[in-house]
Amino acid sequence: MKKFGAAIILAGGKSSRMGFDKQFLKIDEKRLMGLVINKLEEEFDEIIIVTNKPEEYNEFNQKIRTDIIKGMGPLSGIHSGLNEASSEYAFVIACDMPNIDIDYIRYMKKAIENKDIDICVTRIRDRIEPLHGFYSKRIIENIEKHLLSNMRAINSLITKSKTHYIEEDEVVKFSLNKDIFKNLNTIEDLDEFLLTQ
Ligand SMILES: Nc1nc2c(ncn2[C@@H]2O[C@H](COP(=O)(O)OP(=O)(O)OP(=O)(O)O)[C@@H](O)[C@H]2O)c(=O)[nH]1
Ligand SMILES: [Mg+2]
Repeated sequence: MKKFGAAIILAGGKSSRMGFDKQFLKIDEKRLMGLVINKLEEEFDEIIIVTNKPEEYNEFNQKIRTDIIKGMGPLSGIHSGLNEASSEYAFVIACDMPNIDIDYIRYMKKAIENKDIDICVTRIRDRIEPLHGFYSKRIIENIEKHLLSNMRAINSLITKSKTHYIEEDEVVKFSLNKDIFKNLNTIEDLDEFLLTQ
């Protein structure tokens, strides 16, 4: 099996803070999801979108999937996406992150290519960024156990797994004037983002 190649976009959330479904978010008339896909296609040959509205993706060439274990948040999406992935690791990202930096994703890949780890995420001081990282197919069963015992927190899975952390001093070398991990949760986030464009 290839080590890398798959990327998973999580798009099955409730968008309760935004008030409209974030998977249809538009920036300058363009669908953010489209921009995310185009960016990821520079680096990955398999894009898996895990959505709660598969019928809205008829015109897409990517793999469209739904959660297998439903109602448990982003970890459900990671679970479903990993099941589908045809490489050992899949890169996981949320559908509301406009500042993708392919060079940083490549850096993360390099950091783990010769390691035997389950997960690779960034840690900035005490904050972990779980929705921008690499996850191995070998943790599918662990995720299943987690979800079936009603645990939805990704961070607890991360602390229990063999995780490689990229630390702040490494990530600051990338995207100096953009927050790679910015995600748009509210209308205020969106307005603020548009102002900085
Ligand atoms: N597949 C899948 N993705 C999810 C699920 N819950 C959240 N996500 C995705 O995970 C990412 C981060 O989630 P949030 O920013 O909390 O999004 P959200 O849950 O839609 O929004 P809020 O209701 O405001 O918390 C987004 O890309 C969501 O679409 C889920 O149950 N299944
Ligand atoms: Mg969010």
